[in-house]
Amino acid sequence: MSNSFELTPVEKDVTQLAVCVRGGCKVYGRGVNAATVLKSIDLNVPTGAIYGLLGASGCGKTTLLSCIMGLKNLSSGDIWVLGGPPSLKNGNKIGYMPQQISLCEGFTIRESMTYFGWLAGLSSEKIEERAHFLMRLLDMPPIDSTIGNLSGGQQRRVSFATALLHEPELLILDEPTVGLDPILRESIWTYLLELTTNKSVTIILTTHYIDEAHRADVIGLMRNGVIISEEAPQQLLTKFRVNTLEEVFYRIIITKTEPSVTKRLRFPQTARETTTSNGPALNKHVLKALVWKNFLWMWKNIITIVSIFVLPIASVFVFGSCIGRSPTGLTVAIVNRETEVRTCDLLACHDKSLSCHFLRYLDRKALNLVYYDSEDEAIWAVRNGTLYASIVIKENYTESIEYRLRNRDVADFLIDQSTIDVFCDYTVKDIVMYLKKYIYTSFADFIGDYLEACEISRETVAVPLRFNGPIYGQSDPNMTDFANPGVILTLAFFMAAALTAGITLIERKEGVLERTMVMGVTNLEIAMGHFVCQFGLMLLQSMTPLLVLFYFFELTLNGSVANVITLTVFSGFCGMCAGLSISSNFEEERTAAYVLLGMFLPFVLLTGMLWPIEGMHPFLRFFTSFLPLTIPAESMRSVLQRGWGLSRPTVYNGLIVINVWALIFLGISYLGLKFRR
Ligand SMILES: Nc1ncnc2c1ncn2[C@@H]1O[C@H](COP(=O)(O)OP(=O)(O)OP(=O)(O)O)[C@@H](O)[C@H]1O
Repeated sequence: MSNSFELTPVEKDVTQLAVCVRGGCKVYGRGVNAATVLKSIDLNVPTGAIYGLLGASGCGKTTLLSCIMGLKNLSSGDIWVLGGPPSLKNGNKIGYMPQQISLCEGFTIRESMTYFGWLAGLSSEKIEERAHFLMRLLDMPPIDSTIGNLSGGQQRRVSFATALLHEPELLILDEPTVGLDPILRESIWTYLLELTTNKSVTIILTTHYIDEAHRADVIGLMRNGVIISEEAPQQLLTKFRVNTLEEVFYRIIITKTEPSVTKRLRFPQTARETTTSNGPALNKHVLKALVWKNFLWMWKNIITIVSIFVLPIASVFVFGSCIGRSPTGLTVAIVNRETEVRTCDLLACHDKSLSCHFLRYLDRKALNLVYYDSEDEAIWAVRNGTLYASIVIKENYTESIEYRLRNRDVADFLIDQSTIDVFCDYTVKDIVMYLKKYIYTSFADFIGDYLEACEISRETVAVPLRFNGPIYGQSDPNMTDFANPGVILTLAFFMAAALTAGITLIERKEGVLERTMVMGVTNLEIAMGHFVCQFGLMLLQSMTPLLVLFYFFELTLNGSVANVITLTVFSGFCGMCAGLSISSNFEEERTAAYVLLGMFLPFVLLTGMLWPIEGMHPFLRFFTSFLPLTIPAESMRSVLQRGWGLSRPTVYNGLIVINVWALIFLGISYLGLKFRR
């Protein structure tokens, strides 16, 4: 045991300490929820020393370590780490072992080591060499074992080895020996002492095993967010006139005996400014490690990834099969008082049973005709909910319609006799609309054919209005073509958002994100790593619904495929940014899922996917045009149906809106990440 370290007097140059904190305060939350966890902390960690941070559970040790590593910012006060302000750019110099395992559980030890080794800039050979050395030292299981299958103690050893892998200058170990057997604890302590003695590594560790704290060079005793004493173990024993550190701990932490408090010192501002690190914004070996790790993670979670991939295809199949098709097999009651004849062949002029022919036209495909003897029975069947409509034809139908067609002056009685009565259940609007249209067009066809059989132009009885061929779209527009642009963009957006939010939240929850950041990886690099991997996946995710719609549901496409793909891909990209902003601002996967679900329905309703925005309340109409997918959906409709290109404002406005939203989401992510620290 080496207790040769004299605590550096606080007045001494702070740059001679490996870590130094002055007046460090950390407040979590705001307003009434604010909780001050660190209260004007002063900490001095001499270079090459083992600093044992002791304190009751919840006194703020982990928070202090996070601030030292730059994972969290102090609310006020100063920190000095390895000659500069705490910066995640110190990553290569710091090795961190968190309390949790914080490794990808699906990875093998070798894969995990490769990832963290590459992050630190080590070559694959060096990683292999270090991994084997540490495996022997820590008596670890075989290198190709999956981390998730190891015992708790084995996992902690892997976690410890990961922190040591790149031979850092400063080791920060949060309860490194928890759950390890005494022999292993002993070998770890021997190695830590060797590191400080031979390699001048500085070690800060927290522990609840007071018996092992006596091997530290300095013990910092922490109570309620304050370091109340910093002494070498022997000095503590002398000062308190006790024989064991347990007694010291008991007196200071439990009975709250006040020791002398260290003086405060402010850092010279200039020193802080001059040491700010200026590494490249995107580091090649870091990006390689991140992209490799993300692809490996996806491969290991292939079922999740496939389900995310299959989901949009399934959604499009369900949508295409359920929405927009004409109803078939509608049952309608028929009361034909004119004739009981139910089969009639060719329609001829002066036919004696025109009602039979009309019913033949009705019977073509959509309607299932059920004959009733009385009008009351037929209407009762509609009232009963058994049928959608009943059609009643009067006794003298043929005679009266003939007369009505050929004469101008027609008595009311004949008008009534020649009019077919329809009684409908109006509950289901679309069915009624469809029935009305179907009965109307069947009648128009029937009467037109009849007139032509009598060599009279069918136009004579038509409403004198001519709807010419469509300028855009189809003469018989359908709901599918109307809704598809919104469906394509919404699917691309939400699937990408769910994928990005899901993967990044899992990464954070496993603790891998925090550990990655301690290795000096920037938010930008992390975002780029995800972007590269998920962009490919997002492309597939967005393209497959398009292919399904084109090949199985004959999606109308009058414009350029490239423009359709561009709009879809940008919508997916915007979704990725939205996913990132959700995962940056919410901790829990559950909350992220609620947020996404909460966004989904308003998006579907407000983008004009199901109902034209022209039919919305004027305020909503104004508001909805600012949403990410409303204008892009209109752009997509214009490309698909009008065949417009990117030179049209309606089309390029969609691209502008979607990209502005992507930037907004990125801004929200940035603020979320900044605020979290
Ligand atoms: N993100 C956070 N938001 C709000 N409060 C937090 C947050 N993180 C920690 N705290 C609170 O800060 C206090 C100190 O937590 P910290 O994890 O630093 O304690 P600790 O001394 O490391 O405890 P232990 O020895 O049990 O690990 C606790 O009361 C904890 O609930």
